[in-house]
Amino acid sequence: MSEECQEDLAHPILITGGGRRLGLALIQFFLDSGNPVITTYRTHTVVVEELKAKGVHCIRADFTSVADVNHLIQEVLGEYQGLRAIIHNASDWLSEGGEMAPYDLIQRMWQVHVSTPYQMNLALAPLLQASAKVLGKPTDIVHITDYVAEKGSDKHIAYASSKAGLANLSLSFASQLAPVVKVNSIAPSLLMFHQDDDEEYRQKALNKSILSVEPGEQEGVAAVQYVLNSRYMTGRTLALDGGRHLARRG
Ligand SMILES: NC(=O)C1=CN([C@@H]2O[C@H](COP(=O)(O)OP(=O)(O)OC[C@H]3O[C@@H](n4cnc5c(N)ncnc54)[C@H](OP(=O)(O)O)[C@@H]3O)[C@@H](O)[C@H]2O)C=CC1
Ligand SMILES: Nc1nc2c(c(=O)[nH]1)N=C([C@H](O)[C@@H](O)CO)CN2
Repeated sequence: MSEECQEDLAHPILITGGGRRLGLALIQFFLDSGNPVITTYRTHTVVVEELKAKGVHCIRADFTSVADVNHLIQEVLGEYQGLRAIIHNASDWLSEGGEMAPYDLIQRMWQVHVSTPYQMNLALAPLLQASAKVLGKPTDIVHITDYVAEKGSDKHIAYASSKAGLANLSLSFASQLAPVVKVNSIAPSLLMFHQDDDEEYRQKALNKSILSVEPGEQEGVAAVQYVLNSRYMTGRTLALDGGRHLARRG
């Protein structure tokens, strides 16, 4: 095992929402890199059992539950002395127009995308600071936001507002934790479709950017890798949007 890898052995990477898609791809990348991984899941699936079998510390937590979030934080504080990084990936992509009342929808969006990352950052910052001291380099907080944090959304208004709140956390925590901990956002526009997305929806989404491709979850993995390897980026957003900001509205 390389010296770098041995250094990271006592410094796990905490990824929220690791049960599928980007979160799961991030876990696999860090496991392949020799990093110990902690993850959270809301839904118990066979994937969670497979992750446990690979040695991933899987903690069940629904971020709409105060008790679950408190338990998550206490379990990490109780079992670890350091953290190499926290990657806030967990997200609930809910739109207006469903059965949920507006008050409940905006509460839920802010609980999942802002309140939980905020509480976790405050409580777990000492572990990130401890690992930075041992490793002799900054540790990281990464907030996975969304292109719509800057632009708003027609059908996901509450979701977009909460992702803007999440992006703002990067500014405050970057300032507060520098130079020992870097804090950045990664803002995808489109990473991957859902299996049930029909052709019309897919084409409409692809046409929103000028590169017009579905990059896949590895685009997100590569972005996280860049941010963690950077020695000179904090309080910033890495946009993964295919040039959507340059698209001409038809
Ligand atoms: N996919 C894309 O094209 C884009 C993605 N993004 C962002 O990238 C990130 C990853 O996207 P993607 O992989 O598609 O995300 P998914 O929606 O597929 O998965 C998100 C994860 O968050 C977890 N989660 C959802 N609600 C809660 C909750 N209440 N409490 C705890 N965990 C919860 C889910 O847990 P479980 O499965 O256990 O229920 C799931 O594993 C997200 O932050 C997303 O907003 C931004 C723009 C585009
Ligand atoms: N938590 C999630 N957030 C988002 C998702 C998703 O699947 N889960 N998907 C998108 C889409 O890519 C959208 O941007 C275009 O289809 C946005 N956020």
